Amino acid sequence: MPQSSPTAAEAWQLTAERASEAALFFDFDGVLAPVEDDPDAVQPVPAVMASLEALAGAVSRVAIVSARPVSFLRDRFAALQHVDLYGLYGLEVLHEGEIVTVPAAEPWVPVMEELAGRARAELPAGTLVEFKRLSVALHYRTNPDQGPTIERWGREQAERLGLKVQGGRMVVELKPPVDQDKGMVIGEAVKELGCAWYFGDDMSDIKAFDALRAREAVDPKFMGMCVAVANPETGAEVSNAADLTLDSPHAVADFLAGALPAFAR
Ligand SMILES: O=P(O)(O)OC[C@H]1O[C@H](O[C@H]2O[C@H](CO)[C@@H](O)[C@H](O)[C@H]2O)[C@H](O)[C@@H](O)[C@@H]1O
Repeated sequence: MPQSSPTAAEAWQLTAERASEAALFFDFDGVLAPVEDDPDAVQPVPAVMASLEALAGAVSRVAIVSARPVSFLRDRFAALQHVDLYGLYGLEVLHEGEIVTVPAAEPWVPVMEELAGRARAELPAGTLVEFKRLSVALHYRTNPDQGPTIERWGREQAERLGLKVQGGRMVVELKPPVDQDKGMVIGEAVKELGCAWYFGDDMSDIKAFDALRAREAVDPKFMGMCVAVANPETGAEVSNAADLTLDSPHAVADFLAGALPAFAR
């Protein structure tokens, strides 16, 4: 944790004072939703919904920045009118009700289809192959012993097809070789802001933390708050990069509800 980090209460107060130039960004899995064996079964913590919508009305912007497709996020957050959605590490964004894809990624859809089929045929039984149109995630949460085999297979395929590899919690994901990640999404989004928070739990979220640090470095008046959500899989790496750590998605819900009074006028 950086020496000069404000306390959470101080940071919320400052965010409320600068509400018109403040934004809050959230990862999805492990942050707004508890981790489960079946990725399709995951739902956000119910208590988080009202806080997200209330905060979206209080600050300049609230957005979810996830590795999930936007269509998945839109289903889960249909009740929220004012929360922006970035999917597939920013390869997709929901813009005026339409899912917009980074054009350079589109030609990779057939490659990903072929890869998902090959993964289902070649990987050990019990491997969960999640086809996300523009990426393929190979999950080994329910058969961790096969993790090294699945990781190795994924890296070989990435080399064969010229894809990027993204590690995660009991998963290896293959993505198109397109320059886009959570750090780039956040770096772009905070250019004109006075303060921003990012809540993350996984390796890909560290790039988003770095983007807030980079913004602080060029503008010392900018306040970036990096919040880690603890988990046994990424261990200390994410927490060490954060200003503060919360215990679970349920703790995130409590933390956000506790912040709302700072925005009451
Ligand atoms: O960027 P995120 O929203 O955090 O997405 C990261 C990955 O989340 C999902 O996988 C993780 O959560 C699953 C459901 O709880 C869990 O079973 C799995 O072990 C985790 O890695 C999602 O399925 C992946 O596609 C995302 O890349």
